[in-house]
Order: sequence, then structure tokens, then C-alpha cells
Amino acid sequence: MTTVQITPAKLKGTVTIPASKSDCHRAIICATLSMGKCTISPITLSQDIEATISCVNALGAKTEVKGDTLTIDSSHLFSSGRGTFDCCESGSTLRFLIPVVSALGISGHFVGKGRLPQRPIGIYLDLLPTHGVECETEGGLPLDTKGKLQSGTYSLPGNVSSQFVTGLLLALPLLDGDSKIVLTSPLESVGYVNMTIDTMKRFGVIVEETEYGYFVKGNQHYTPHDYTVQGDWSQAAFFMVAGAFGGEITVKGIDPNSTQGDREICNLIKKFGADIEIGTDFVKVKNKGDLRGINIDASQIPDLVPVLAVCGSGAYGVTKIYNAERLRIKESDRLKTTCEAINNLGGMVAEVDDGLIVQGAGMLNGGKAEGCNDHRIVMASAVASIISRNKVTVTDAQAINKSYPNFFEDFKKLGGNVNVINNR
Ligand SMILES: O=C(O)C1=C[C@@H](OP(=O)(O)O)[C@@H](O)[C@H](O)C1
Ligand SMILES: C=C(OP(=O)(O)O)C(=O)O
Repeated sequence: MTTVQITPAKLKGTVTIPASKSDCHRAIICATLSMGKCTISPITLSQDIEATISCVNALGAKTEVKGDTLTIDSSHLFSSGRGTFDCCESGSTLRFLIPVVSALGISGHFVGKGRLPQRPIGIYLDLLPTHGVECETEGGLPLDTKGKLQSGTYSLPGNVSSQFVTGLLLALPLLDGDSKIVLTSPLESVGYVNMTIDTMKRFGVIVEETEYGYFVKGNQHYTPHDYTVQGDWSQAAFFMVAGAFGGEITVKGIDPNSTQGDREICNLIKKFGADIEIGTDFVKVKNKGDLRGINIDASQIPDLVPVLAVCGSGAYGVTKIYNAERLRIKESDRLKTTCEAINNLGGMVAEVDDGLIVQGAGMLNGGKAEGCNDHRIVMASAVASIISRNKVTVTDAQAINKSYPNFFEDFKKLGGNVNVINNR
């Protein structure tokens, strides 16, 4: 458990954002399914990416990391037997791999830690047994799967987690027959599914978008491909909000034309009233006076919510964040933990069923924010220090390792004053 204390200071300068975790998960899985040799770079070795690498090793892939390049040789992938898949705390790893493992005809023993064993997988527990795969679980993890996934029609709601859609999309092209994914309610986090389709396309696998959802032709083959990973817009958002609070921050290494839905942070920061310049691979954010509260539909951008609530606290007036129910099933109940973290720093945030109502007063007092073992709560709390009058203590700071191990290094490079006060 690491606790840090941050002395308030405006951040200023240039930061290069790490490789996208979401893009990297997908590339690792597609490369593994290509049954050949691929490189993936640049990669950021976060705990979630390490979980996906360890799971593809359990499928028989040989992986090697040199510098920021991951090489995957999957020419001897298993096509039967049983494997243990430790997904650690990564929802993406778990939900992407359950159908993939089953499509390969491998029996899976899926385990995880932290909040992952409780995060929902019920959609698969309903769908897999009717498509050839037995599931044994007392609700969440551990989960045991047995049998080979069959093609057919997969009907599921679009508002629980897009990760179920991604998992099915990755797996269904490997099956003998054609399949349909039928969405019974509108798809949220659609940018993540677009990212999946885009990555699959680069590995030679095609998905058709239809009026009911997606049509996936069977008997397709992933072809080996050397893959370049995009920069991570979800992580860029923390430093972009820091830029909106004063100083001037240039965030490098991100593609403004990316399929990542979280690039929406550019429009939101503008609406809050900050100045933003978008270049070919960078975004520069600076403050041009008081920020003003805005209304935010979070249905497509769940990972931005904690830092947007912090941005709302540094603005004047009300910021209303809605359509964010899904945040309750992340690494923490993020509506509750965001609300508590900001209120403990003297903010005024109210939790409602589907979101947050933030009364922005331009500043916070400072104090102690609980990180709740949630990387995005820790990073958002660190950004909150910039608008605090007094020091900010953040617990569970080690949680950044889930997605952005160098977060505090980058924070310090921009002038942040961070001290570790407890590390055990
Ligand atoms: O597919 C992905 O890479 C992700 C999808 C999103 O989840 P939901 O679709 O469950 O909102 C997002 O919150 C998560 O961090 C990453
Ligand atoms: C929710 C997240 O990831 P996952 O669902 O993959 O655990 C996240 O990175 O914020």
C-alpha cells in the first residue's frame, strides 16, 4: 500500500502518453490468434497488459518483451486441453478471453483478484451454455469452462459492458459457421467495439455492422501483422484536465483520428472553457479564464468520469454527469468512490443512480482522498491536488500500476510535487 502526499502546484510542460491499454489488449489477442509471429509496439507493461500476456502464454503463445516491443509467436497454439487464466484485476482480459478460449476448444479455469471476481460475467453464463460451452461457477470467479463454442445467434444487452461484445467479436470468426450478435438494447462504450473491429481488420478479419448488431462470418483467419499501438486517450485526459487548470500542457503521442471514444475529452475540455490546440500527434491545453460547469452524457466515455468530476469541481457552477450506471461495476463503484474522494477534499459532489452532480466552486480545500485500489480514482485525486488550497494525500497510489505505472513520474516531470509517505 502506497500513500502519497501532493503539495498543490500547477503543472506545465510536455508529456508523452503511454500506449493504449485497450488497443494493446486487442492486438495481443489478435496476434495470438494469427498462429504466426508478430511484434506489437510500443507497449506499456501495466498490470492489466501483463495479465493478458500471461493468459496468451497459457494458450501456448511464446512471448518476449525487449524494450517497448512485445514479440508473440503463436505458431504452436494449443487447440485442446485445459488452461488456467489468471486475469488479475483486468475486466478486459477476462471478458475478451472467455469466448476466445472456448472458441479454441480449450477448457478454461479463470481466476482473478481485487474486485474482478465480483464484476459481472452473467451474460456469458447465459450465452455460453446454449452455444456448446459448460460453465461452472458460484456466480463470478473462479469460473470453469468446458467445450467448444458453436456459431449461431448471440443476443445480449448493449448497456452492461461492451467488453462482452468485444469478446464475442474476437472469438466468433474462428468458428465453423456464421454468427450474429444481436443487441437487445443500445450499445454503450461503442468506441471500444469500433476499436476491436479496427484491430481485427488489421489482422485480416472482417466484421459487418448491421441494423441488429454485428454479422460475423465463420472460418476466418487472423493473419500475422506487426502492430503499432496507439497512444492512450483515457490517460491523456488526466493531463489535459491538469492543463485546463492552468499552466500549459502539451500531451504527445495521441492520434486525433483514433477510434478511441475517449478522444471526446477534447470537446469536453473546450466546453468547460479551456483553450485547446489539436495537432497531428499532440494536444495542447491551457486555461483561458474561469471554467464553467457542463452537462456530460457518459454512456460512451465511462473511463473519463472520475477526472471529469474533478474538472467540474475546478469549474464554477453545476456539472451534471449522467448515463454512467456502469461505473458501479469497475475496479470500484466509481460513482461512489469519485464522489467520496472529491468530497473528502472539500468538494460538493452528489451521487445519483446514474451519475454525479458536481457543484463546482473553482477550488478544493485539500485533505485525504481514498484511492480505493482504483487507478482512475488515484489519478483523478492527484489531478484534484492542482486546484486544492492545501496538501492532498492519496491512498492506494500503487493502483496506478494497473494501467499507467509511470503516472507519478510524468506528474513530477510536469512540476508536480509528490512525496511517498507510506510504502508497505
Ligand atoms: O473494451 C475496453 O477496452 C474497455 C471498455 C470499457 O468498458 P465497458 O464497456 O464495460 O464500459 C472501459 O470502461 C474499459 O476500461 C476498457
Ligand atoms: C475499467 C477498466 O478496465 P477493465 O474493465 O479492463 O478492468 C479501466 O481501465 O478503467
